[in-house]
Amino acid sequence: MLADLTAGALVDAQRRRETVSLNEVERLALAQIPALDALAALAPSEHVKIIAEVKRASPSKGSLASIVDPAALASSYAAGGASAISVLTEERKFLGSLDDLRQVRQAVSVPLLRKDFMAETYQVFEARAAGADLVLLIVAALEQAHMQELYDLATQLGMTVLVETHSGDELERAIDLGAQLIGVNARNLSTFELDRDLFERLTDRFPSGSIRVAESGVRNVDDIRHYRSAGADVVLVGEALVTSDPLVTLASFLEI
Ligand SMILES: O=C(O)c1ccccc1NCC(=O)[C@H](O)[C@H](O)COP(=O)(O)O
Repeated sequence: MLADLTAGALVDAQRRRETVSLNEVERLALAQIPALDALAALAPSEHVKIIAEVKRASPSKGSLASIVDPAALASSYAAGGASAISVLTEERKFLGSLDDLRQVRQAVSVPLLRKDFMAETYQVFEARAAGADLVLLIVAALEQAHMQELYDLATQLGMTVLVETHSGDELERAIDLGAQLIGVNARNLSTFELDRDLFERLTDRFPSGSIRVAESGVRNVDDIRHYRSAGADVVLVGEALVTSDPLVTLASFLEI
């Protein structure tokens, strides 16, 4: 499934490239105002920090929420205290788009993550051109040398990279990249199985000074408490926010 998602994202990027060339998207990326400092926004603090996700649908659950106005949802996330906002831009299974990211950029001034299946430099330039401050690199989807190339490009463009892992070996590969913001996704992206204890098993292996992000599977405040007590500095939440009143839900999460 992860290979299919990545292949689909690349086909869509190729389609966009026929309208906006690599040279042009690079020019647009370099013309942006500097990216926001996501490492500062997500730095460890006395309370857990939340990356709140704009998520309409997913391969594991199908449709989750209609989200006709992603900018309005993102504004309520920012007003509710989210430290960063994740926007799913994958079109086929998540029903997202780069246009969602652009709209959200106009509405909020917290750091924005382009959440997609990134495998090409073109997509990294696109992310910055659309106003992203962070991009996601999924270790399981990328060969190490290529992942390093994408990582280096993103950082040269002033962006922060959230490097996503799902095992101890993948965490080692994230560390080898020099990653400072490292996520453990509880969801196996091939089987969709959730393992909410995986973060806890890996937490001691994070390098000192890195920011620890627990991703996926949050149903309620007890799951936030569970990740926090296991050492998460940041928790990335999608479904639980888009299927509830986000302001009320965020307020309960941010008390932890
Ligand atoms: O959400 C999925 O079903 C999914 C399936 C395959 C690849 C990626 C997938 N989700 C992307 C994410 O990482 C999540 O949207 C994000 O971590 C939030 O998860 P949740 O809070 O469980 O909605």
